[in-house]
Amino acid sequence: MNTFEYRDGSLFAEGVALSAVAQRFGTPTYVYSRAHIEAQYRAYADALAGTPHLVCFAVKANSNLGVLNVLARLGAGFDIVSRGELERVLAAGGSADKIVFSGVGKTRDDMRRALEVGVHCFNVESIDELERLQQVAAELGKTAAISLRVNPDVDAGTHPYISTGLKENKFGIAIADAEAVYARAAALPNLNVVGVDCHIGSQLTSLPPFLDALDRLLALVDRLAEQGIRIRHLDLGGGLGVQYRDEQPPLAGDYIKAVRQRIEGRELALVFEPGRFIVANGGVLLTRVEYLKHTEHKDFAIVDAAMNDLIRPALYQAWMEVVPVQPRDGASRQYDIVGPICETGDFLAKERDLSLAEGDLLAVRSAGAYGFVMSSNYNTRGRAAEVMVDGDQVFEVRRRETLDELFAGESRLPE
Ligand SMILES: Cc1ncc(COP(=O)(O)O)c(C=O)c1O
Ligand SMILES: N[C@@H](CCCC[NH3+])C(=O)O
Repeated sequence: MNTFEYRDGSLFAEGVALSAVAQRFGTPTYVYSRAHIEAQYRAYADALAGTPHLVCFAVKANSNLGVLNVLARLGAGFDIVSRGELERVLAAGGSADKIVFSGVGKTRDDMRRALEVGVHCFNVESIDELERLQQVAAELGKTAAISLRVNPDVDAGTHPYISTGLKENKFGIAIADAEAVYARAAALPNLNVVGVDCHIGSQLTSLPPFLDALDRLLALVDRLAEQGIRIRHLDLGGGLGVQYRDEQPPLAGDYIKAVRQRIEGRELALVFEPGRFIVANGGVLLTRVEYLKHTEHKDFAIVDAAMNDLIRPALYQAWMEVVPVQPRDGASRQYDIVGPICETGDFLAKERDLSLAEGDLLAVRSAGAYGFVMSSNYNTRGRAAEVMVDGDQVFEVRRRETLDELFAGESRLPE
């Protein structure tokens, strides 16, 4: 679905002109569409109707309280990787008992808090983490529900930085070792084995790697059953890709249908952890052209957003579509869209044909996932504002960071 569309020569988010958003909130500003986020969540949840399931939004993709709140109201679960994300989910109205806790580096403090609030499941990534969780749970007199995150050694065919299911990656427990670790888990008194988990990477654009991983997980479930260890849920992680340019990722419905066919006849609940799929195309980054700079070799549009606001192009050479909010007639030129930061890596897009003038507004599309959450204060730049459009209304869900906030907590040395 597309909730960002041109109407009367101007780009809209649902019922709101982005030019009006820029006027009211300034730039750079992230703009999210509630309708898009809801529709994407429902694409998963509806396809799972009839099978016990949890759709746990991967909070790392977009942790804004407004976004989390929209999903919490739909009954979503959440996939978290830190105590900070846990507190965000609770503050946004999410239910602790629908949280799955992922991540290779859970601290004792993370574990204590998660046990206190009663998360649905810990996705445990190593034998040492298992022993630590047993200890912390015993200290609190609690039982921790666990899955082991297994590493199925499947090539997700995605960017190497975001591919996680190969044996050389730091994630999970090698599938060959999983039975032994499950046996250990089953023997620990404060742990309750409930599931098997995997996540093989992000921005996957074809089904076979997912289904390959699933087949390996199901074979493991069978081997565990022979050992008397009964698995109640399969957590297949996130990773379903979206269209940034011309990718044609599978439809969520087709993916889930294929999964359901494979688990038919088994008493297994399904957990998914989609992040990008739910929010990426539900957000744009609005930015304004500060200068046009024409050199002998290149034409640059210097905008007021930079790699500190949106690092995906610099970090992964990610291609993000950049469009004018109010397209103008006239000859176009090939621009590199760059920010004000003192690095050549500070670009949002390269070699785009656009007709531009100083002061024009641009929208970087597909910026709802891994956008604001990966932003920083590099070059002492305040973080952008975030707003949520809902029909013809706009809500500021995070105000722009002020200069005072940028210094807060820092101090000079004593005289
Ligand atoms: C454990 C885990 N679950 C879920 C996700 C969400 O992935 P995506 O945004 O690709 O759906 C990630 C990130 O790739 C992850 O590491
Ligand atoms: N940050 C990455 C995705 C990371 C996935 C995290 N498990 C991106 O922008 O594509």
